[in-house]
Amino acid sequence: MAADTAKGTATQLHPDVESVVLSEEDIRGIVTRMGDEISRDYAGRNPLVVTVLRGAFIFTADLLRAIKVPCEVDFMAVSSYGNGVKSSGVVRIVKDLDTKVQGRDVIIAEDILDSGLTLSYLIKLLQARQPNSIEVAAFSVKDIEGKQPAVEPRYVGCHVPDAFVVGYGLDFAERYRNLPYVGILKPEVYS
Ligand SMILES: O=P(O)(O)OC[C@H]1O[C@H](OP(=O)(O)OP(=O)(O)O)[C@H](O)[C@@H]1O
Ligand code: HPA
Repeated sequence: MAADTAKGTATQLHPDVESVVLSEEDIRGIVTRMGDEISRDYAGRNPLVVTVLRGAFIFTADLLRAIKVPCEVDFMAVSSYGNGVKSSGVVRIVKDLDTKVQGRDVIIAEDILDSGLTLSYLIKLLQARQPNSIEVAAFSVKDIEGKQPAVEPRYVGCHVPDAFVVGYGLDFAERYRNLPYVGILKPEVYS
């Protein structure tokens, strides 16, 4: 089955993927819109885009090219999921920023907001470094019934269903990050 037939270039669906949530074309539209919103809001400000590795690296690479105002980027690596599909409940900093955050307009770029644990932790951590402002650009937010997200991102790309999704940077056990679309992983792959 094809994951994306836009422009007639069909991408083969990975056999471990149950269904496609966002095609390559959907993703392009989402990131362009987010870039436009950020460009409008940050005109004349030179924001520092903080990427949360590893998952957000592909989203950030696209987002930066969609931002039309001067901006900088730095990388932080944190981990909360270990190798599984459930948050460990503990966020670990694996790599800190090299850039000083004090006085900067920070935009945290995240691939997915699920439990919100990672973003809540990061916002607190970066807030303590006294930025001028701090906002979140989340490519995707997982809709969990009966649960309000712990963090309200200023920029939201899309909402994804309450299932384990992979692709466009999102992994399971470090696999599937390279899929150009976002899809739901077949439960038998991780159970
Ligand atoms: O809202 P939460 O429940 O905290 O989940 C979101 C976080 O989980 C994933 O990271 P992970 O810890 O798997 O590391 P990775 O980015 O290296 O894949 C994802 O990339 C987000 O950073
Ligand atoms: O659904 C997900 N997929 C991949 N990584 C994740 N981290 C939190 N939720 C997810």
